[in-house]
Amino acid sequence: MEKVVVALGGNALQAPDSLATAEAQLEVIKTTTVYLADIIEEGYNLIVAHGNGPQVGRIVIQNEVADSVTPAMPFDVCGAMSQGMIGYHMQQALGDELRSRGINKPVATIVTQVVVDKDDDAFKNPTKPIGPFYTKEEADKIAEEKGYVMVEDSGRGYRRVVASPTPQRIVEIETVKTLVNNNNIVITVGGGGIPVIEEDGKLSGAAAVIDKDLASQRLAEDTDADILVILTGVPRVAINFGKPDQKELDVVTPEKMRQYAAEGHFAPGSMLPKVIAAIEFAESKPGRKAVIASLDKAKEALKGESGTIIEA
Ligand SMILES: Nc1ncnc2c1ncn2[C@@H]1O[C@H](COP(=O)(O)OP(=O)(O)O)[C@@H](O)[C@H]1O
Ligand SMILES: NC(=O)OP(=O)(O)O
Repeated sequence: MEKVVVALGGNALQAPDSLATAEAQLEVIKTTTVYLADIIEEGYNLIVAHGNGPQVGRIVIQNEVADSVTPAMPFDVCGAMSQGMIGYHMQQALGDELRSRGINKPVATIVTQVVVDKDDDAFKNPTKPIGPFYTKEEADKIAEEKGYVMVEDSGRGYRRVVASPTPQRIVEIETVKTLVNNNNIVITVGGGGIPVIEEDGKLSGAAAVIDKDLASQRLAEDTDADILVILTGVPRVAINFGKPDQKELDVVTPEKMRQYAAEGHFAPGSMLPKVIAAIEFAESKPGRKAVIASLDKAKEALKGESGTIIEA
């Protein structure tokens, strides 16, 4: 049975800003889990990873606003809350979907810590957008009042950005492997994992958000997966993206993809980490491949009928 790590992006998890209710998010996740159930029904051994940018940003705001009533939780704890919240909805929705298809597989979320380097340069240069979108005026006001770094995010508005250090080690990896090898569907490295710093054999939480695509690559390598599938909002990766001569890519070698990346075809905050994760996974061992595809074409992407395939 081929082992597949699926990394879910924002459109698989969240409703628009105007509909950031629990009910609306559960509806989006219910749709997502239909696609995941299709993959399981095809006979793949599935491991699920996901992002958390919008969700962790909102949890931080909720804690800030309530601080006068009850103490705000620190950033790393908010990351853990986001894993629990998304994992809960996915467990419920995917569990229901599998049962309705007569598939007997337990679904479990692992609260996952991921070790990062305390000296990672990313701590000095925040890049990961979190939380809701703001107008320029709102963003300037927040930056002034709270000292947050606010940046324009892909033409969609302004967002807070936080540090995004490189994932080094998944702390709970042995638990993940044991569950995966015993017929469980595991949801792990949610939001890229809760970033923790290791000193003198002890772990402590860091105020950051790890990129879920890079954490998924680590997860796919550590679990000896055959395929890393990165699901996002576009059917294929393109060169000259958004230009009149845009060209979608179907099958590309890691070397060619590196060349395109060096030529600047992939936006740093969005497509570039996916492409890097895909290249590094495809190069990590002969026979491994990565696919970047849209959520609604997940099953077709695994059959090589959709998405951009990166393989040596
Ligand atoms: N070269 C490219 N090819 C395809 N999409 C690109 C490219 N560069 C930037 N993008 C944008 O990146 C988006 C995916 O990044 P993002 O929305 O951050 O991912 P996620 O689904 O993980 O939240 C696509 O929907 C597309 O708008
Ligand atoms: N942690 C993370 O990569 O989240 P997003 O995919 O929501 O940006």
